[in-house]
Amino acid sequence: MQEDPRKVFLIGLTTSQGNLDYELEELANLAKANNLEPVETFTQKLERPNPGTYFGKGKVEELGNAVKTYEVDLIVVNDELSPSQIRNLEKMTEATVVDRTGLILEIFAQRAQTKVAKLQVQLARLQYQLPRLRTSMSISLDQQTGTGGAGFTSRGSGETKLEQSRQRITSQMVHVRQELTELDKSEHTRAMQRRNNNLPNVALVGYTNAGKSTLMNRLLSRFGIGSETDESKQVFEKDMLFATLNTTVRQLTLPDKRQFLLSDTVGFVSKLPHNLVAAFKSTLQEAAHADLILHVVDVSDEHYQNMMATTEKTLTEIGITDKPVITVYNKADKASLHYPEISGDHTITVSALNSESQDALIDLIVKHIFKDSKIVTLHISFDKNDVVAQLAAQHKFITEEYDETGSWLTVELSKFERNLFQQYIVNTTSVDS
Ligand SMILES: Nc1nc2c(ncn2[C@@H]2O[C@H](COP(=O)(O)OP(=O)(O)OP(=O)(O)O)[C@@H](O)[C@H]2O)c(=O)[nH]1
Ligand SMILES: [Mg+2]
Repeated sequence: MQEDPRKVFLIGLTTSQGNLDYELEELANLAKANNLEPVETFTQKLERPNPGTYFGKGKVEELGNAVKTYEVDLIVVNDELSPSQIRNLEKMTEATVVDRTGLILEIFAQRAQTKVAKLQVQLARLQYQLPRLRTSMSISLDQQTGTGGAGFTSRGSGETKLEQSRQRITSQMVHVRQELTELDKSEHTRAMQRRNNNLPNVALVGYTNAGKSTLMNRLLSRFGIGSETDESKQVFEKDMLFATLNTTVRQLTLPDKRQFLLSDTVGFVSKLPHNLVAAFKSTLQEAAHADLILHVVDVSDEHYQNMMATTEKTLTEIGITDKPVITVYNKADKASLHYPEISGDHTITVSALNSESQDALIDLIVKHIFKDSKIVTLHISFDKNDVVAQLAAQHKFITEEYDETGSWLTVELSKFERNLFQQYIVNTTSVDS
């Protein structure tokens, strides 16, 4: 059973660059995801954080007084703090201080299900903890299994144990990295095999809770192959932050037999910790190799434009800059917008739950990934029946005729396939789509 939420303060700086309202709302959601209940918010207008104490002196005193009055013993900070800022703030307010990075790392730690995700989170946490052993953020190393949230309760390690702890963390980091490298190798092999299939690769990306996994599941239940339409093969979807922490790739087959791969992956949030982005780099590789990105947006959220900017920024950070993107405005049902609605080649408004929306999205995807398709006529002699079988497995023939010299087939082929079957092609016409 879940305990009662613990009361916390949120604190943040108003700068000319940031958008504090949005960031604080996001921070409140991150706190709630950690079973914390924000009771009061403190903000200060400062261009840069005070290097020693984050807030200025007067504001820190005010905060310290409020800690006593409200009997709150945990303060959540909207930015990543230096170890000394955390220490000073803790000393001056007599409360435990958690920064945004620490909070996000905790949520990831609680959500991680697969072995790879657990190791990735563990690595990011260890990297984060190493310089922070003298703050409350240092979680008892015995709890450092990467399985559950440690919950910001334990005080920092004593001075005498400090060096010991440092060494343990360092050696754990080495160990986790080794394990990840091993697992990465086998995943890399699988990814290469998938790429060798030469099916187009489409990746769902976007802010956390936008509906990526829901879209994946709805498309899978209609176009998945064989057992992939089974519920057991569905990915986890839920109304919570960071429901998905791993990457899933599935093959979809359309009624005309054309196929492509669809991947679902971890969602984004502002100021996603660098350690975490680095640790999840291999998870995000699938998007890096995509032929087409579907940027899923929860258009029913009043901050959806900020969320889009956050996603775009994160994509740039992980080096995904020059891919074709379709923006999928999702949850149109909740936003009372008309759906499905396509505007131009790169924008569609949908409800993931609605089958017309799914069809419209599929049409738009097809338009992008098969855009270099052409209708060709092939002539294949009878001793090459395996080639006919190979084509038949992935295509619906537009016409097929047989005479004493072999088969005459007209079929729509991608550029890659036209190269592959070049020797059989007798005639090519372009397709308008
Ligand atoms: N009303 C409505 N709800 C939706 C729609 N699409 C998704 N949802 C709900 O939104 C919540 C989040 O959906 P997910 O698919 O888990 O979101 P996600 O983008 O995979 O989130 P993360 O894995 O956390 O990044 C779930 O409760 C879904 O049922 C939609 O089109 N309309
Ligand atoms: Mg998801």
